[in-house]
Amino acid sequence: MADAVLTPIPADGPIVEIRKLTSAFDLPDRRLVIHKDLDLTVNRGEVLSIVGGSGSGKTVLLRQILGLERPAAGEVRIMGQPLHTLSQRGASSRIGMLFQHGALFSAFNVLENVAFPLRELKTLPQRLIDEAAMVCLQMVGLKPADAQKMPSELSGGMIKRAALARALIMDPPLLLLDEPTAGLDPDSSDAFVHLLRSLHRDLALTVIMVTHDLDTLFELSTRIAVVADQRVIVAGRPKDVIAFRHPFIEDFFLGERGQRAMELLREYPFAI
Ligand SMILES: Nc1ncnc2c1ncn2[C@@H]1O[C@H](COP(=O)(O)OP(=O)(O)OP(=O)(O)O)[C@@H](O)[C@H]1O
Repeated sequence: MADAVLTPIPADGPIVEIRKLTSAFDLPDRRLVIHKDLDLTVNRGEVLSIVGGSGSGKTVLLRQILGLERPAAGEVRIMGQPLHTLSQRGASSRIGMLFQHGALFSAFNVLENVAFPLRELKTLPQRLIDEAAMVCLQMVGLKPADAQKMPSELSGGMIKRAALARALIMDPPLLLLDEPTAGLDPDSSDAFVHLLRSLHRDLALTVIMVTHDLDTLFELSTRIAVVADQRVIVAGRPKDVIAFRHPFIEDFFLGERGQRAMELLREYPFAI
């Protein structure tokens, strides 16, 4: 099987290309179709946010990009290569994922959690792996003393940071974030958004994020894709997406939350 360790990552071209994707689950009594003929292209350096109603298939879409779900039809290409031809090792060197609740291993301390993907490669000595994990911890704003803590001893913000360090340890060009600020208090949420913004810039990352939070959405996104009616109905700059007529968009951006959305549009000139 082709492997990104052996197959160089191309320097240009889209990071993700999804063509005519169908996602479906076979339930005991019926087939549940989540996406039908969904198309999406994500370009290098973007922060693309995916929004959509509850159950519209945003997380399933992230899981498709990560290779955790198999398309019923259609294709997902990551940096030019069909996802199904990438080995697990190839995929993990290209994509880092921050799961909604961090998904840290509760029996491992922070350092062991962060080091886990690198240790799984079984190619580097433990000393180098630990050093790389310490660098990642520092990059996400955790202290050396936090390395020995267990996940149960961490605050919500620290869990997200440790999980982010784990997502970054393989130095992937693409980072997926599922509700990165969910469950954080406003100060921790602001600090985490600030961290994500610096890492996006400093590491030249491409980011795909699912979020319901308007502040996170407007502070980070260069483009927004809306999932509704089993496909991406519009993808574009925030002001273009808000102008697109669809019941979900009217409800999400122009309902009670609309005033805040408009304030944020004014506050973040890149979005206009
Ligand atoms: N493994 C699975 N088996 C069966 N159905 C599933 C599976 N995973 C997801 N689904 C269904 O797919 C649909 C989309 O789920 P998904 O988690 O992607 O929604 P979402 O847009 O992320 O929603 P939310 O905003 O509420 O988190 C839901 O109806 C969910 O129940």
